[in-house]
Amino acid sequence: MRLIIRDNTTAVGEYIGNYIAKRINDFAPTPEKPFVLGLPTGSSPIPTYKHLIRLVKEGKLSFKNVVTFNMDEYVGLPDDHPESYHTFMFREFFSHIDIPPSQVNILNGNAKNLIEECKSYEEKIKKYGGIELFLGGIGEDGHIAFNEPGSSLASRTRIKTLAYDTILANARFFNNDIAAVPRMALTVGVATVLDSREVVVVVTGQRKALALSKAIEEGVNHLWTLSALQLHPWALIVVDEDATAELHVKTVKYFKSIERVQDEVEAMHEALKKQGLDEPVGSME
Ligand SMILES: O=P(O)(O)OC[C@H]1O[C@](O)(CO)[C@@H](O)[C@@H]1O
Repeated sequence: MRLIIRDNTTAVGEYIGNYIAKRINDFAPTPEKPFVLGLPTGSSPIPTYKHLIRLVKEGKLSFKNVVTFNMDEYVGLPDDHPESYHTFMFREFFSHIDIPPSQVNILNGNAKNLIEECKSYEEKIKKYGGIELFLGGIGEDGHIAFNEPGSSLASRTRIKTLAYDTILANARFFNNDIAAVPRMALTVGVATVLDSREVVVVVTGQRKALALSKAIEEGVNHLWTLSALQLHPWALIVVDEDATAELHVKTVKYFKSIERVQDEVEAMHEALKKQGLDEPVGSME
């Protein structure tokens, strides 16, 4: 696992935006072989979306051959509700880039048969050959997507009851009215995220600091589902300084010190790829 620390949320957004742009451009997606990208909602990815939009507007990136799968959606909130994740994604991202709407996939929290909806979402991901890069967000309780504490680390897309902590945290989007926050959501599972070839997670703000320390400084634990990333061979967490508040000084120093070395390893990997030898060299661990 790599941990990248930047000064503030803007710098985090720029880092992740450039990172995703490079992955998509290197992949050179086509209609027959699109780049499959997993995406989150929440306030944390907004700087990343802003940067990606800028790159598209500058002609440095295109989403024409990108297929997206969002992590989660509330159950029972109309699609056109201002706080539905459908509305969020088009407002903050999709309406500003060149992705054909038919290539956007978001779970339908109003489906008649929610179990079937989750099953077919998993099948659709499989049909595309899996997710190339899953960009994720976390909650204050360390949940990735809406995989609340106690979620199975082998879980797949399914219905989840939201933890009271999450309902409280999300009340800010519903005029601080706790009763207005949906109680349930559809979410990809921990195993769905782990199946992706690469996972990038954005963690910003001091309120996520405890979750970050639990997830990277302690063992794999279903109470902090982000910790499951420790099992992934190609995981990257990008954080701001505020989110490091609960980390040991030596942890921060360690990850800062290896960033330069890892960049060199990546450059070597790129060079080998260009020669047609794309066996992974080194690792993100
Ligand atoms: O970035 P914020 O505003 O803290 O929101 C994070 C939330 O969004 C999600 O990433 C949903 O896509 C959840 O994992 C989390 O609850």
